[in-house]
This record gives sequence, structure tokens and C-alpha cells, in this order.
Amino acid sequence: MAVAALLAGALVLGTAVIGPVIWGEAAETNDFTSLDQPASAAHPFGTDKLGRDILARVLVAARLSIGLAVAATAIGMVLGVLVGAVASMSGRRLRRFLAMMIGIAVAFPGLLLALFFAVIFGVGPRGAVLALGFAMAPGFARLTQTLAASVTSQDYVSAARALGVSRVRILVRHVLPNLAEPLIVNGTVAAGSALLAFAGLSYLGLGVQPPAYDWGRMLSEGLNSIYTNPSAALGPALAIVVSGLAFNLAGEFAAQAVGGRARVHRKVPALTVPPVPPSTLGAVRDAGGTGPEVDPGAGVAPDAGPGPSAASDDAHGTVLSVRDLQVRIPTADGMIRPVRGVDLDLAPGEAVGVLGESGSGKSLTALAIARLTHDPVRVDAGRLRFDGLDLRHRLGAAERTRLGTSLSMVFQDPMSSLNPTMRAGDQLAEVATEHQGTSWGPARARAVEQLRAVRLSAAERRARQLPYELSGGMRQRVMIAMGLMGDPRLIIADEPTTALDVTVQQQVLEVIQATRARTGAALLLISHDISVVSGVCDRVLVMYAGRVVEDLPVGALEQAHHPYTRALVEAVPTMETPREERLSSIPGRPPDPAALPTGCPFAPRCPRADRTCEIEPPLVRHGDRAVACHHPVEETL
Ligand SMILES: Nc1ncnc2c1ncn2[C@@H]1O[C@H](COP(=O)(O)OP(=O)(O)OP(=O)(O)O)[C@@H](O)[C@H]1O
Repeated sequence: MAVAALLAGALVLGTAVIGPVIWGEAAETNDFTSLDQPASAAHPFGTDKLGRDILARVLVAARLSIGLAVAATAIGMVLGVLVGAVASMSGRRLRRFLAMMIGIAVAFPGLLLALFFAVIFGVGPRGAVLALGFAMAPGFARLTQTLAASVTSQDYVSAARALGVSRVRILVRHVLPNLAEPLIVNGTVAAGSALLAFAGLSYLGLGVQPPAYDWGRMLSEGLNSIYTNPSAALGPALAIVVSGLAFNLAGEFAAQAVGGRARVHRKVPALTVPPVPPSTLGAVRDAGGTGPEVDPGAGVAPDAGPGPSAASDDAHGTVLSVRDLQVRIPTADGMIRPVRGVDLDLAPGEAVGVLGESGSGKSLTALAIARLTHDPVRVDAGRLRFDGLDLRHRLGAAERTRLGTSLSMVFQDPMSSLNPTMRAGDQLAEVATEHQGTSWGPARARAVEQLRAVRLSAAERRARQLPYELSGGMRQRVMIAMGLMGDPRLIIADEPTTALDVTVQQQVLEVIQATRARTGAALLLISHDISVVSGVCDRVLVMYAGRVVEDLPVGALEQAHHPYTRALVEAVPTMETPREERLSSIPGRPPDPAALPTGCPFAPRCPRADRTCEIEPPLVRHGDRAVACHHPVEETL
């Protein structure tokens, strides 16, 4: 395939370049002694009405035919990519409108559209090129929109949005470079179609006009003498077919090459299922519930009444204060509420873990706090204050910059958290150039410095590498280092170690701890793994069915009051667990947000449930702990 594509491409392009130089004269020489001659040794495709050699004219016409097809494709690509990109990055209404318009345009047969535009732009090569370009644009717009949708949902685009990077810059730096390969592949194939379409327009008399000639016009002239000299039409017809095939072959080859490379890029080492670290709950005791620089009591506001520290806000020393956070999503089954009234306070430097089974609403809570939810997800809150900013309202440019530099997000999948087409160091440097107005050189030097700070070996070299050249643990460090480029007051880490094996997991957790110690940033660590949360955090919020059901210091996990927290803790085996003992598990499954039971959502799985649980219990605070249960467990585990 590669050899055939290269040969065909070289043949077609070579002819286009040298054709007029070598055969130009022969193509223009009239020979009135041999008019309209059939194929012969001297003229393999015969001669035309003026006795000119048809083969020479076919070879000369290659330049115009291919040049016009390429020009039309370029116009179609530029226009289409522009419209598709705007559609993918714009607000909901404009996006829907553009998607609808693109859909309508795509539904028309391309040649019909081209004929329509040819009438508008006028007869002649310029009009035909514009007509074809406009006719090709909807296809490229649809392709761009579809491809961009998959890129804009990637974590690195979310991270850039969290940094407050403007839409245009996100488009130029993060989205378009990732669309380049599939667009080029499609462009190559489309150029083959454009060649055929252009020949069609010229054949119909709408394209190239005499005395200029391309294959379409030659085909039209040849067909006039099809009964006396069939080879006159055969020459240009063969040229169109061979060139069309060459473009398609090149496109196929490019697609295979790109596909192969993408597969190599995506090749990640097989993940081992992390064994449960020894003495998980021992770690809870050892950690004593405090991070290196954290005041153990910092998370509990002294005036906390009902509900967690109800009177505290940033004026009272919290870096993050959330009240009644609600996330609603319209679905085919109606509106679901995966997050139902979460309250949360984080003191500066405090580390709070959010625990819960899959689907309990942990990630949506984090995304809603960071304002990173997408349409159609709706977020409401009674209060959503971070570092003096009211995140419920639209932020101005300066506020966005502050949010970008003081809130750092670390996502689960380190591969999708980084732009695959940008070098690691450049991605870090962008934070400084974007927000601190630093020029590129110093920003790049700071990036290397921060990579060193997260203990990335050979930081200088790593900064020059693309994400796929780094291991999972390295990529996660790069993400953490990216947060360090600003002045983080809060790090939100959503399952930051789930995709890593257990030794790398430990290293990344250490880096997060060291980062907190160095910057004094608070940490909101989302995980379904008790050992991770208990090794790092001061306090734990346990979520179930979109609500916080228990809030307790990490050291009190073994004395948890909520039967769900108890069940989670008991489900973790330790080194002391006898091998022959059956591991404890929680019966049943977490409820589907689309079909929440009335009353306590944990009741169907709870051994302590009775009729009282038909009413959903509120979160009731006792000192530094809060629990939402009618029958809390009192005894020690
Ligand atoms: N865009 C969406 N549309 C519909 N439902 C959604 C959407 N995003 C999340 N959900 C649903 O909301 C619920 C909570 O999701 P979320 O990702 O917050 O859970 P989680 O606790 O973080 O789980 P996991 O650990 O698996 O990520 C899940 O049931 C999920 O299916």
C-alpha cells in the first residue's frame, strides 16, 4: 500500500510539476495534416481537431486539473474547519443552530451544491473552485465538529478551562492540533473527489474555459468524437481515474500510518490490579489524621451549628465553602439529581477526602465546584465560594485568572489530562504566559523548576517530551506540577492514583503531600479507596446517592456511625484478616439516580433499616462529626 501510494502520488504530482515544461510545446503545436486522427504509434491517444497530440495535452492539463482540485479542497477545509470549530466551542444555542445548518448542508448531494454555487460565483475556473470549496465545506465542518466534541471532553481541555484559558486559545492550542491528522487524511481523500467533481464541472462547461483546458474539458471535447476517435476521451478519462485513485490511495496510506501511530501512542503498560496495601487501617492510626502542615482541628469551624460550619465563609478562614450544592441532569428518563444538597467547608491547608462507591456523585461534586460541568448538566448552590470568589456567577477576566492560578485540578487519567500534541514543559509554561504575563523563556525555565519540585527525574529532558513518552506516574506528576505553576490554594484531585499501579500510586500521593506542605494548599481528594484517603486526609466525607451521609475525622473511621461507612471500612481487608475468612461486602448496588428510593437511599441495603427510614434522615452534626442516619452505630469496630 505504501509503495503503491508513493508511486502513484509521485507520478501524478511529478506530471503536474513537469508536464507543461516538457510537453507544453507539443501540446500546443497544430498539425493540419493530421486532424482528428485515431490512436497511432506517433500519437498514442490520437490528435484533436487542430491536430494537437492528445497525450501531450493530457500530461500538460495535469497541472491545472490537480491545482484547481487542491485549491477547492483547501477552501473547503479552511471554511469547514472554521465553522465546525466555532460550532464546537460556542454556547449552546449557537452550537445547536450551526449543527442544524451543517446537517442540512451535508444532506444535499455535493455536486448539486457545487452546481448551485457555480451559478452564484459565475462560470470559469475561479467560480468553479469557489463553488466546489463551498460545497465541500459542510462535510469538513461536520467532521471537525464531531472530532472536536471528542477532544473538548478530554480532561486537558477541562484543565485549560479551569485555568481560565480563553476559548480561542483553547481552540488553537488544544483542539485544532489534535484534529490535524484525521483532517489531513480526509483532506487527501476529498482532493480525489474534488478532482472528479471539477472534471464534472468543466465537462458541463462551468469550469475551465477555452483556450485553457483541463481533463474535464478534454473529456467533453473527446466525447464529441467518440465514434470516430474513442481514444480522445480515453486519455483524459484515464488521467482522472489514475489521479483520483492516487489521492485515495495516499489518503488510505495516511490513515493507516496515523492509525498505527495512534495505536503506538496509546499503548500503555498493562495495569496491575493494586493489592490492598498492608494494614490499611493501621495507616489511619499512624497518620493520625493530620497532614504534615495541617492543624488537626482546622477543618471544624468552632461555631458549627447544624450543618457543617454553617457560619463560616472565607471571612472565617475557609478557602472553600459550599452550601446546598445541587447537580441536575436532564435525561430521557426525566431530570436526575446525582448531587443533592452537598455542604462542604475546607480550611486553608486542610485535606478532605470524599469517599463513596461508583456513582455516588463524587466527581460531579468536584466538577461542579470547579465550574467544569458541561451542558446539559445544571449546577445550583446556596453558596459556592472559593478564595473570595463567588463561583455561582459569571466571572470577569481577572477573576477567571485568579481561579485558574489558585485552583488546581488533577484528574484520574493522566493520559487524557495532558494535550497529546504539546510537550510537557510547554503545557506548564502556558500557565505562566497565560496568567502571569511571563514571557516564554522564563516561563519555560519555571516549568522545568516545577517539574523538579514534583521529583521528576531528568526534568529538563522530560519537559521536552510529549505525554505519550512519559509513564503514567510521570504524567500525573506533570499534572501536579502544572497546578504548582500558579499559586494553588486548593488542589482538587479526582481519583488521581486509580489508573496507577500501587508503587507509583504511593509516590504520587507523596508528591501531593509534599506539594501541600510546600504551598499550604488545601486538598479535596476524591477516591473510592479508603487506604488512599486515610493515608493523606484529615477529614472524610462519605457520599451516598448524591448526599454526604457522614463527615468525620479520618482517625475516627473505625468508629464511624453510619452503617454505610461501617460497611465500607469492613469491606477493606488488612494484613491481619485471616485468609480463610470470607471478605465482607455490601449487599446490593448503589441506587440509580434515575430511580432513587423514597426515604433513606441506603435503607434497601442496610441491616439496621426499619420503618423510620422511610423518611430520609438529615445530616446531623455532633461536634466535629456529622451523620445522616436514624440508627447510627455506636459501638467501636
Ligand atoms: N452527563 C451525565 N449524564 C447523565 N448522568 C450522568 C452524567 N454524569 C454523571 N452522571 C451520573 O451521575 C451519577 C454520579 O456520577 P459521578 O461521576 O459523580 O459518580 P462518582 O461517584 O464520581 O463515580 P465514579 O467513581 O464511578 O466516577 C452517576 O450515576 C452517573 O451515571
